[in-house]
Amino acid sequence: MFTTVQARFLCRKCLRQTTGRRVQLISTVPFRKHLKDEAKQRRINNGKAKPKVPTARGSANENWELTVGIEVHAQLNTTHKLFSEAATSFNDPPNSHVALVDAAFPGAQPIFQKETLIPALRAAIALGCNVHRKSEFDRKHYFYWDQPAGYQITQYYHPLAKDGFITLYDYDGIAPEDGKEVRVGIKQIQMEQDTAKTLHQLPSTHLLDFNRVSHPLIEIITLPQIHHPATAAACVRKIQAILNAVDAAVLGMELGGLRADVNVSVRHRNQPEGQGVGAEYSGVKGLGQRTEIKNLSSFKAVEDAIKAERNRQIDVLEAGGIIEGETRGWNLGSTGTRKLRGKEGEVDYRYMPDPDLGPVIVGKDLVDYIRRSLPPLPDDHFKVLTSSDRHYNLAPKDAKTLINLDDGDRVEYYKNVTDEVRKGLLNYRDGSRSYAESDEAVVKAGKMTGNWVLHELGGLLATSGTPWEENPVGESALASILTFLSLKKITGTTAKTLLSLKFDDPRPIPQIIAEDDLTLRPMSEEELRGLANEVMRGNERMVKAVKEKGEVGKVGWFVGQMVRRGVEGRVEAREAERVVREMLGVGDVGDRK
Ligand SMILES: Nc1ncnc2c1ncn2[C@@H]1O[C@H](COP(=O)(O)OP(=O)(O)OP(=O)(O)O)[C@@H](O)[C@H]1O
Ligand SMILES: [Mg+2]
Ligand SMILES: [Mg+2]
Repeated sequence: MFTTVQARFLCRKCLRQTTGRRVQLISTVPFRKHLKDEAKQRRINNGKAKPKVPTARGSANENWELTVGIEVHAQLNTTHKLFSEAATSFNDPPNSHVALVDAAFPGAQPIFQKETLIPALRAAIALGCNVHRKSEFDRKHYFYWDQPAGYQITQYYHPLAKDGFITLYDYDGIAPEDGKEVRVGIKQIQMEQDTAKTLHQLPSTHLLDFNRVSHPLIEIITLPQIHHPATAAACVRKIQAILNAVDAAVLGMELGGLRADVNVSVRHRNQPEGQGVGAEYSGVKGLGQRTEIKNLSSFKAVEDAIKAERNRQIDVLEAGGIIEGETRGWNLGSTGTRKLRGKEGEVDYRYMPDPDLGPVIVGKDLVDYIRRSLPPLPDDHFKVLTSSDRHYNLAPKDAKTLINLDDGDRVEYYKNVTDEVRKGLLNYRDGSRSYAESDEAVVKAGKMTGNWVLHELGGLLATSGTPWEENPVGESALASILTFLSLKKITGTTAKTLLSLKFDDPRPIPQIIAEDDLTLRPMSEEELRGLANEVMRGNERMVKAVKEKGEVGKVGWFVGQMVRRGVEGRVEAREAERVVREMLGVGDVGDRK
């Protein structure tokens, strides 16, 4: 059984995967740490000026072109580790899932777990890569306490997949300078093992959790084709969304399931293409010397670290210095990157093919099957939600928000509710009254539902502290409320009341409406005018403001008063507005902007 707090931090897919095993959020969860760090930083900043990451400094930055290439490490959504049958885990008690080979016991042999290939292939195909028929594992040697074998098994000489791309659109949050879209090449995707998790116990103790050792990862390496910090953050965000959509990696950055290294260089714009000091990278020429900032664990950290490093490099170059190829670090809330190790400290990884592991051979039929069965990607969702052909007609901003919420569950809920409302309207018959596709209520069903799912329901969930997983308003309950509203059988106020009632009233919506007598009995013209008159009489100054000064915006205030004073469920806002406008001589409801 999960507690509310636990459930809130676990996506549904992940819950599914860990069913039957106890999942516990202990104090070492990266997300918690992240929140604690942020809170600490806020306390430090309290009263003091916020340490700001220096932003572009006008003309100085305009002379320099920034270039960024990103390495994303994503934990694959598998039940077993890469080379052992030990279970992958998310916050199980430390060191409870460790096979001998994971702990590098002498003589223990790695056995490639074939199932781990499937999510890796899904990711590679979703990112437009060519999957190699044959790939191989190599040893990358370095010594660090989180790496028990003294080397990491990765794919260096023959990676799983190559030559993909990701397209980032303006709605993904790229920098305005990038226009409507940018395409970023993906050099390669390789499979590799994760390291142990270090749990710091200050001042001097490091505890190691080997549960993470050999959790299957993919490393996604982009080409150096990103030129703005916001676009880099958008790129990582979109990679996360794509991996999530195809179930390849379901734990996002906030849960430590995705980490990014960013490589940053700058080049003076006067310097001719092809004459950069940094080595050419995979056919991209004219680059400045790069530095690498390792292990970033939030989108904001990606953006801020790049800005800070860009500014540092420009300062060094403008002061006549040179940029050293080095590895740097970034702490949450800091203002600058810090050097971790320079060129002289760079490790010679002594890559060599792993003699214990055979090649991975992937058949074309498997690739074709995965390609055919891939679920829709975030861009497909976006197109469907914003187009009028599929009836949803959502504004790009609302579509994006729905897609990004609750691990994709909110957008599914939204679509099902909209489909049901539309069906309810199109099947409705009452004497001669029926609805066609072109009727206003049907056309607006998608937008209206979007508004209710995001704002009305979203607002109630937020104020009551209810996580999405415990949303008490089922799809058909909301669809029923919105169908009654569209049919004008209840008012907007009644619809809101019904929605909040559903938080603890098990009765079906039609039953609540019938038993609580909530059906709209529209007021007659005479009753409406009488009510409007009553409101106007006590508020001469407001009447003057509209009539004489033309402050049409105040019409809404009159409508609000009428709804409040009228018998609950009897005043239709739209009708009330029509009457107020007529009486005050300020045009039709249709004139509203
Ligand atoms: N001059 C440059 N400016 C900005 N980015 C660069 C530049 N040169 C290379 N890059 C980026 O650096 C990254 C290099 O990643 P890659 O995994 O190939 O090597 P690495 O960083 O040397 O190895 P490791 O995996 O051990 O960190 C790529 O994302 C690439 O686009
Ligand atoms: Mg790399
Ligand atoms: Mg790197």
